[in-house]
Amino acid sequence: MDPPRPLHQIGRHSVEVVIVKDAKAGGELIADGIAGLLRRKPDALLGVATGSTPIPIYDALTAQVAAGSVDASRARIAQLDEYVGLPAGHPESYRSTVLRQVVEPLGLSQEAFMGPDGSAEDVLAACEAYDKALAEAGGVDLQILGIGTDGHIGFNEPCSSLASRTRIKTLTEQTRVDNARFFDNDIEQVPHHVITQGIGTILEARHLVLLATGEGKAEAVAQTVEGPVAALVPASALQLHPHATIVVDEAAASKLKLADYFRHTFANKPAWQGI
Ligand SMILES: N[C@@H]1[C@@H](O)[C@H](O)[C@@H](COP(=O)(O)O)O[C@@H]1O
Repeated sequence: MDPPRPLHQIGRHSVEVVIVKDAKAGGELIADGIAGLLRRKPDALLGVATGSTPIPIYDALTAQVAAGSVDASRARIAQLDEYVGLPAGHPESYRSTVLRQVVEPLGLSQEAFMGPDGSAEDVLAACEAYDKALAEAGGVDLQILGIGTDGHIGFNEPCSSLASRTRIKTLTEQTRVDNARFFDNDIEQVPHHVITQGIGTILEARHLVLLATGEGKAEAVAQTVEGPVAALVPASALQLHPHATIVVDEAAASKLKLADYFRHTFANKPAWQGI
C-alpha cells in the first residue's frame, strides 16, 4: 500500500536530529535511508565522506547489498574532499580511501566514481573542474558528512564562506593533529593543503546526512544544531538546507538542550517516511 500522502513531511525544512544508541545503529539507519533512495533512483549520486565516523554506514550498506536487499550496481559515488600533494595512489589519499571503503565493497567500478584531483599541477583548475563535473552529473542526491571537532564539514575549516565553492584550503593545526593517526601518528606527514567541496557546493546536494559519534563531537554538534548559523561553525550551514538529517549517538548528543524534543519527534514520525 502506498504511504498516506503527508500533510507535511515531518522533519523536512528543519534540521532533523536523530539520536541513536551507538555508531552501529547510526550506520544502519543511514544505510536504510540510502537503500530507500537507491530503490527510488538506482543511479543516485552518493556523496561520501572519509574519516572513522562513516565506516559503520558503508559496512551496513555493503551488508545490505550482500544480502540482496538492495541493488547498488548502478549507484554513483562522489568524493567530498582530498589532500593536496600526496602522490597518486597514496593509501591515505581520500581517493584511495573511498575506493577501498565504498567503491570496491559495493562492487562498483572506478567509472562509477568521481573525485577532485589532488595531485593536479593546476589545483585551482582541478577545483573548478570538480564543481562543474558534479553539476554535470546531475548533482549529489545524498551527501554523507562527518564533522570535525571544530565543526568543519569536508575540509571547510572555521570561517569558510557559507557560499564557498570547491577550492583549496589550508588545514588548521587541530585538524592535522586529529588526522595524524592516519599517517603513522606523524603530523609532519599530514599535508597542509586540501581540496574540499565548498559549503555552497555541499548545500546543493538534495539531502545532507551528517553522522557524529562520541563525546569529542558533542560540543560541535550542539553548536551546529542549536547555535547560530555562523561561518565559525561550518556545519551550522546545515540549518540553511531544506532536508538535513543529523544522526548522533548518545555521547555526541550529550550537549543538546533539545535532546528530549528530538527523541519525541523522531519516535512519533511515520516509519515509512524514513530519514
Ligand atoms: N575531511 C574529513 C571530514 O570529512 C571528516 O568529517 C573529519 C572527521 O573525521 P572522523 O570521522 O574520523 O572524526 O575528518 C576529516 O577532516
